[in-house]
Amino acid sequence: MKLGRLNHIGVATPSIEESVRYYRDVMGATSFHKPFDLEAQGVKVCFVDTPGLDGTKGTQIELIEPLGPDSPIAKFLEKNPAGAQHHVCYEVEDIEDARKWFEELGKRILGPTRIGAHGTPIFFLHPKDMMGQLTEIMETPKENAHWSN
Ligand SMILES: CC[C@@H](C(=O)O)C(=O)SCCNC(=O)CCNC(=O)[C@H](O)C(C)(C)COP(=O)(O)OP(=O)(O)OC[C@H]1O[C@@H](n2cnc3c(N)ncnc32)[C@H](O)[C@@H]1OP(=O)(O)O
Ligand SMILES: [Co+2]
Repeated sequence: MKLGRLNHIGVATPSIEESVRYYRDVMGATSFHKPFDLEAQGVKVCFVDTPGLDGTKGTQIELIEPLGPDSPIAKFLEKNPAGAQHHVCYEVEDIEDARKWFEELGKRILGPTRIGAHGTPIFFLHPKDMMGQLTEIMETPKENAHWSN
């Protein structure tokens, strides 16, 4: 498997509205995507662009707020009530190859491969197997993606 671009850093927050104010007023961010609910993942999502200032493609902050008490980030926010960095997400060319790679390394994969917030397949790896970081692996968007939900 070949590691690709850092696609986003997931930041858990009790309030997307408050976090948007922080990224705008403190961090100087100027590009915010419209927040949306991703019921299947139990979170409300808002992307903040962190573009390359030399015109290159940058990465994103993915603000995630729990949709309810069963959200996968609810327990994390109980431990970090003000919010905190939650996961890192890297792109790969082929999600199935990547899944096999991590399985062969004996890493714990958290649940099935599913469709993430960018509309491409994703899966998660347990933070205890990944140097303390909850790691999301995401297939790079392709024009002729064969995957369907
Ligand atoms: C927006 C959609 C999508 C996208 O397209 O980008 C997303 O990003 S969705 C993001 C939310 N979804 C997920 O996180 C799914 C995967 N997560 C899980 O399966 C679980 O949350 C978990 C990682 C297995 C944690 O399980 P949980 O039961 O909630 O917590 P525990 O407290 O039992 O955790 C066990 C252990 O791991 C430590 N931990 C938990 N979360 C993290 C974290 N984010 N980063 C680092 N470490 C984490 C936790 O502290 C426990 O450690 P000990 O206390 O030492 O036992
Ligand atoms: Co994510």
